[in-house]
Amino acid sequence: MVDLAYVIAGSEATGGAGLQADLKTFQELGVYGVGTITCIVSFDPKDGWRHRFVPIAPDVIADQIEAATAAHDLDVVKIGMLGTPATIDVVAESLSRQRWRHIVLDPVLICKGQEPGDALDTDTALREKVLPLATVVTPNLFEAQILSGMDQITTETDLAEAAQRIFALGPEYVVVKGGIDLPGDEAVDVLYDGEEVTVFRTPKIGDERVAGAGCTLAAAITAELASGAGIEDAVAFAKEFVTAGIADRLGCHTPIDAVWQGAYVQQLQLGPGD
Ligand SMILES: Nc1ncnc2c1ncn2[C@@H]1O[C@H](COP(=O)(O)OP(=O)(O)O)[C@@H](O)[C@H]1O
Ligand SMILES: Cc1ncc(COP(=O)(O)O)c(C=O)c1O
Repeated sequence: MVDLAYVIAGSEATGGAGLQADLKTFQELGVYGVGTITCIVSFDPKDGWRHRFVPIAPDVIADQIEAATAAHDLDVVKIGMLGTPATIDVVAESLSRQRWRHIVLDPVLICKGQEPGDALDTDTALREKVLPLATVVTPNLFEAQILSGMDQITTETDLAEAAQRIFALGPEYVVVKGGIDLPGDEAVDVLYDGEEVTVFRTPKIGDERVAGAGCTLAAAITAELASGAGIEDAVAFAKEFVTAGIADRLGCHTPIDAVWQGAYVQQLQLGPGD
């Protein structure tokens, strides 16, 4: 019997990030993916690839969640971009209707192109209504600064401190991603479980961000948890999976390349040296 994983996230029209990246990751990792769309992001090629953001009506989101959870016994869910306080309300309410084995929250706080006021409202609602429900939350450096209230995060010690501060907001585990923005030659992430800090590191590949890296990492954690892995193993594996996809990224006409979720399994099939 195949394991199932559920994702509630935004659609990203170029295919690089969002629900598209999540479902590709689930498929690569052998879990059956089910997805609910919260918003549609279509970058505008006529205007410097600016974000265009359209939220889905809350009742349509509720309908999708109703259909997905009635059709399947889902118990592991990834939450990606929600985008507005109204969306956060409906998702938090729908999540509270059943027990979840794991809720993986990628706290995509705002979409560029939204008003700063929207960002603040979204931040507050996410922090109050979804963060305390999460098994694991995976902020990048910017999101970790906002959630932890720290002015800057520039060292591994800062990453660990941010993880500890965010842990105090209610999730069971926190993964803070240093990614490309943390100074140094390595892409460093830390996991905090309330007692210990575990550090995951790889050499940085290139010096630009790659679309879908955060989505793919959180989706791979979700797929591994759905298959029965523990958190530390799931994070360690997800880091390997996303690193392979970053190394073998897809060049696009967009300003940044996109993660290739098929890279990890392709390399396994080809074997070393092929
Ligand atoms: N250029 C890179 N080389 C290697 N790993 C990277 C690179 N950029 C990001 N990562 C890793 O990819 C994952 C996603 O991180 P990040 O890109 O910071 O997230 P987000 O997409 O949410 O901003 C993390 O494990 C991070 O360390
Ligand atoms: C719908 C959606 N979700 C999530 C993200 C975050 O993507 P990433 O994994 O590149 O951080 C984006 C970024 O454009 C997006 O448009």
